[in-house]
Amino acid sequence: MIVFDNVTKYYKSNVGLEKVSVRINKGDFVFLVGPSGAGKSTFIKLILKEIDATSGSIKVRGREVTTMSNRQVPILRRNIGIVFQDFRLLPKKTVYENVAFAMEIIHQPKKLIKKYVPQVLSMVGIASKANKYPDELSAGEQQRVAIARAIVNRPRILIADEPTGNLDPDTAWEIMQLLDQINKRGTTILMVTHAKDIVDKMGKRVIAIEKGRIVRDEFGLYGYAEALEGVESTFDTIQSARTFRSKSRFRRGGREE
Ligand SMILES: Nc1ncnc2c1ncn2[C@@H]1O[C@H](COP(=O)(O)OP(=O)(O)OP(=O)(O)O)[C@@H](O)[C@H]1O
Repeated sequence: MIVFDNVTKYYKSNVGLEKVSVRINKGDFVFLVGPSGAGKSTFIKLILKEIDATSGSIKVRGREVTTMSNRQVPILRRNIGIVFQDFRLLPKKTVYENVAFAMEIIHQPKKLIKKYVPQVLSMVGIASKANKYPDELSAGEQQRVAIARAIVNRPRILIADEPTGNLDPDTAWEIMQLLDQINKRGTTILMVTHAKDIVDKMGKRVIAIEKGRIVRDEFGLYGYAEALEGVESTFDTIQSARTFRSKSRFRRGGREE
C-alpha cells in the first residue's frame, strides 16, 4: 500500500529522512513514533507529495509518487484521508456541512452526498449532532466529525497525525476504538503519536524513527517502550519502560480491564 525504498530527504543541510526502506501493507494499522524532529512529518509529507524526496522511490497503491506529475497529485490525495490533532473543522459550517463539503469539493453528486454523509455520521457516533456547529461540540465529538470528513470519500489510507493529542485519556481511547473499527473495515491506518499508553494498549505495529532513520519496526504490545530505550531521554529510564510494559501485560491479560 505504501512502500519506501531507500528514501532520503534533505532540507539543505538538515536531514529529514535518510535511507528509509519500509513497507506498509493493505489493512495494516501502524504507529509512527519518535522524538521531535525525528522525521515523522517528513514521512507523511512525502506520502502526500507535499514535498519531494531527494532520492529513493515511494510507491502509494502501486503508483510511483516521486515522479508523479502535479496533475496526478489530487488523485493520489483523494485516496488518503487525514485527521489532525487540532481537528481543523470549518467553524461556520455545521457538522453535516463539514462532512458534505469534503464530497462537494471533489464534485460528488448531491444524491450520493445525501446518502453517505448521514451514514458516516452515524458510523462515527455523531448523527444526533448533525446540525450543530463545531464550537457547540466537545473535543472528542469534534474529532469524530473530523474522522467522518476524512473517511466519507472512502479513502484506502487514513493518516492520523496525533489525533488524540487534544483529548483526555477516556475520550482518546474512544477515538482509538473508532480508528480500530475503521481499520477493521479495511482502511490502512498510519498514526503519528506520542501517546505511549495508547500505543502499548493497542498492540499494533510500531515504526520508530530517530534522526531520519528507522530505529525499530516491530509488531506488538511493547514496541513503543522498547523503541524508546536508549532513544528518548524524556521517557525516564529503561526501568520505567519495564514497569510500563509489565503493567500493560497485566492489562492485556484481561484481569484489569
Ligand atoms: N522545511 C524545512 N526546512 C529545513 N529543515 C526542515 C524542514 N522541515 C523539517 N526540517 C528538519 O527535518 C528534520 C525532521 O523534521 P520533521 O518535521 O519531519 O520531524 P517530526 O518528527 O515530525 O517532528 P515533530 O514531532 O516535532 O513534529 C528536523 O531536523 C527538522 O528540523
